[in-house]
Amino acid sequence: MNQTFRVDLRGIVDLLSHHLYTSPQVYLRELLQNAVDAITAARGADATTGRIVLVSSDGTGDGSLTISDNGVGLDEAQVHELLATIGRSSKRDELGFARHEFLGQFGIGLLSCFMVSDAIEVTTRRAGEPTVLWHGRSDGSYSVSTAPEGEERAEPGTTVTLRPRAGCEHLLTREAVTDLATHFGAHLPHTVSVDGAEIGAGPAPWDSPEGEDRGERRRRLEIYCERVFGFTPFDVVDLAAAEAGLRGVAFVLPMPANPAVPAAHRVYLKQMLLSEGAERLLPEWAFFVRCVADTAELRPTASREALYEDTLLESTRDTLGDALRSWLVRLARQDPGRLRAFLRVHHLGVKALALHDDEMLRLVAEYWPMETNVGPLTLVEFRERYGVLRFTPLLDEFRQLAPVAAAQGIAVVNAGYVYDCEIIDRLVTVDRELAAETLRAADLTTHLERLTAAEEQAIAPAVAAADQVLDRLGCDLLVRTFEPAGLPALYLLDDDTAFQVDLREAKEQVDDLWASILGTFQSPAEPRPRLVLNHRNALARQVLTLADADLRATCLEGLYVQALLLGHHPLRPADTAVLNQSFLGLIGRAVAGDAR
Ligand SMILES: Nc1ncnc2c1ncn2[C@@H]1O[C@H](COP(=O)(O)OP(=O)(O)OP(=O)(O)O)[C@@H](O)[C@H]1O
Repeated sequence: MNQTFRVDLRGIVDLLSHHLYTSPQVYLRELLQNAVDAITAARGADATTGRIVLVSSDGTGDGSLTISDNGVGLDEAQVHELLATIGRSSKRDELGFARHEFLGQFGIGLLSCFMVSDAIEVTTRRAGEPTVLWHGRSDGSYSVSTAPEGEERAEPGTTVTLRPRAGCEHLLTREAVTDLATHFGAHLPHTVSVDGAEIGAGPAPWDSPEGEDRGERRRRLEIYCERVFGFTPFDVVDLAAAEAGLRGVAFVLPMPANPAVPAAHRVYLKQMLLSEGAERLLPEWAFFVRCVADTAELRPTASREALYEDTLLESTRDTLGDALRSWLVRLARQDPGRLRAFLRVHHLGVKALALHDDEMLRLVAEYWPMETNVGPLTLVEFRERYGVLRFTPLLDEFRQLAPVAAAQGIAVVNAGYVYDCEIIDRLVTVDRELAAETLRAADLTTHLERLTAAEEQAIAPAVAAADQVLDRLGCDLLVRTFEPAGLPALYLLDDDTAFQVDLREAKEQVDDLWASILGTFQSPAEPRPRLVLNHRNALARQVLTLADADLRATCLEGLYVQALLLGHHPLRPADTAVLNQSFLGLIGRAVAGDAR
């Protein structure tokens, strides 16, 4: 035996209010939307002769709210089919697809009124038909009748009346209805009024009213951005995507944005507010803008609070991304100073983009000043001056090597910040003539001058003794001659050595099982960090040849810790102990010397 599904309306309303819509306030959006669609059905999508008249509970005086439109209206058969059938919509084509001229499509919007009211009354008239009254209740029952004489509508259209359920009265007052109607419908092309007062917020941001010059438009948009997004934009970029019937404006943030937080945009659907937090309208890398846009073709989700992810949204995202990219390129050409100012704030976004986009790569190379040991230089400037792009991939390494390399006339770029290494790598792939090389701590030792054989022989015993002191600290000793002469010692630790040192320390602290697992990573040669004493530095030479072995050890330890600190290396507990010991030891010696 065939049966039909039965629907528990209360259950459905509960589902909508708790799981689909974010707040009961959306009831007004759904009513406005139905009125707009009814006007479109009657007068065409470009009509501006629509009238939507809202009378709040303050206006009716009996606690109810009414919303009337001069749209298409319904006849009795349609009332049964459309108003009283959940999921049935007149806004789909024969195949069931949403017809793009309408806002609604799912056939559930009217139910949102049950979030604020126990009953919905509709008085509707289609041209040439009698006025029909429909009374729907939240228990799932409804009644339909023909309007008695004297209660017919004068013109085609529809009036919906809601009486608030207990606790929802505040949502139907003049203040609330004016706020909500302005929020959702301020940019509709129809006349919308609440209790006789027309709402409207001036021209929509994406419009350019006749007679408004560029300066005026810019000022208007800045004020809009301040009011709606809360910041004065660094710049304003017009957006358009014909395939999505989209027009909009992107506002460039004057302050850095967190790339991890998706940018929320304000999206209108056929000039009615869809969402203030639409996230996927622009590409992820465009986290430096907030935008407002109106679209005729993109589809909303059923909650009508976000955009539906489909191929149209994807291609729209690409088109809008192109518009932002062109703006950047234009800025570089027309106003490089401003582009630099922009990059100072948003370099992370642009660098992320440069990893996939040649034009952005060129822009970063040309305009973004990188930190180098010879002052800030763009990669293009660096290449012009030094030929090879020599860089350190780690920030700590740069700090450590920069002064020494500079003193030896070796220019090096700090590529230790996010994306810098990848950008240099990509530059090399894109431009085959460009040479780039990494400067490593180990490379620098080969640039440090060796002593003459006679000098080496003369200090050999002293070096052997000093070696023992440093061995206790897990460090090797080298004596070399290098600039700057003022620097007594240099602590060199390359990537691999740092890893091995960490491993060795971890092994010492864990149990046998872990120690043997960690041991498999340890390289047999056990590379160790190196302290390079500068033979050109008088103090370093004196320390090395001190006759007093205790004083020599204390001084060497002092030089070791100073080199660690200069290179911004973290101090292990053993290093802190050495710091205390050598510092206090030297003060003790100095005080004792003075007392004598
Ligand atoms: N003011 C109105 N004038 C004429 N017809 C209306 C009006 N309001 C609702 N209707 C009819 O009732 C149907 C159901 O409306 P409802 O708001 O539930 O869904 P919808 O607008 O079709 O889709 P959605 O759930 O996406 O909003 C509509 O498709 C429309 O045919």
